[in-house]
Amino acid sequence: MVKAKKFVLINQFSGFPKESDVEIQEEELPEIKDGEFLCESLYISVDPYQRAYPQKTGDVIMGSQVAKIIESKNPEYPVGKHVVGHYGWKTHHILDNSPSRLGIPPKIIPDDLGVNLSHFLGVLGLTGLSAYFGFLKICRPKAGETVVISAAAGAVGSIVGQLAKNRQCKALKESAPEGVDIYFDNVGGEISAIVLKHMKEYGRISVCGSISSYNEKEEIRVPLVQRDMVSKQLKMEGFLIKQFVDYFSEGVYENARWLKQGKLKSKETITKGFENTFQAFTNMLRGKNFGKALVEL
Ligand SMILES: NC(=O)C1=CN([C@@H]2O[C@H](COP(=O)(O)OP(=O)(O)OC[C@H]3O[C@@H](n4cnc5c(N)ncnc54)[C@H](OP(=O)(O)O)[C@@H]3O)[C@@H](O)[C@H]2O)C=CC1
Ligand SMILES: CCCCCC(=O)/C=C/[C@@H]1[C@@H](C/C=C\CCCC(=O)O)[C@@H](O)C[C@H]1O
Repeated sequence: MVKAKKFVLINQFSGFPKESDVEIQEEELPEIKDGEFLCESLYISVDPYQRAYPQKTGDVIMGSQVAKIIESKNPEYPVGKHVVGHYGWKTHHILDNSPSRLGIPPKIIPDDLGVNLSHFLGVLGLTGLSAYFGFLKICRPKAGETVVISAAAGAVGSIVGQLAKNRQCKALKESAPEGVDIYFDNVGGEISAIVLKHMKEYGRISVCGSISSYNEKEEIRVPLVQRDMVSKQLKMEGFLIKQFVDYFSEGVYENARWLKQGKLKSKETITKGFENTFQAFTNMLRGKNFGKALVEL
């Protein structure tokens, strides 16, 4: 019998998340049935959406993990293989091949890729894929263009910056005097309104997130952006990474190829110990991470 530990939301977050909003609970897992497998989390992802997206009190905090299969009654998921899934902050999971909330079943990580397992929550996971699709497919960068990225040192932003340089773009963290062709927006609010003022005609804006608003209790008021949008004929497109789910393997393959060629570098801020997951989460919200914020169990 395995005892799983899990982080459960016991109070709705209000303002900056507090330790008293969550609780570590234990759950005795039943024996696995035919078609199921038991896996042990090795890495857990802490992400801004865990603050932004409404979650129900009593639920396990949502999130992705890389886990090792330790028992199996499903030949497609043999013992010893690793999977990446989206099943919440929990040390052990009993899973089968049903899809997670992202609409995909647990994905076996190939043994022969020669990259760290943790990368499947970062550069080869949802954040790296958000950079790949949100920048390359939405912004369609061309050599010589000026790119501005907000939250540029974070998980998504740090990959976008490297992809921009690989495309011979000029990647900047702040607004550029000569004007901006592409704005990759992770932050929203006032900073974004300022960047919009510096956009060139026909500029493109990929809206990935708006972290400046996630911990705010009051609705945020920002300057009018429509004048710039119209007068400079800008294109602004928001996305959720699940939109690209049918093309994930392309993004993983390309990011892995660039990683091996040294054209992409993966930065990770790793916190050790499941019990410290909430701390890792709030550290990330405070901007203490460089690259992807993760927990190693
Ligand atoms: N659309 C999608 O499918 C996805 C969207 N996202 C979004 O992408 C963005 C970046 O996520 P991710 O790369 O995982 O996270 P990061 O690794 O960038 O971590 C969050 C960073 O945001 C910055 N930050 C925190 N609070 C504020 C604030 N009030 N104002 C400005 N900056 C702040 C901090 O960096 P610092 O303060 O040091 O600049 C912090 O390090 C988020 O908005 C997230 O919601 C992420 C994944 C998928
Ligand atoms: C609701 C605020 C989302 C902010 C953008 C963001 O960080 C997205 C991250 C996605 C995350 C989205 C989670 C909930 C979205 C609601 C739609 C749904 O799926 O029911 C998840 O899709 C993986 C992250 O990359």
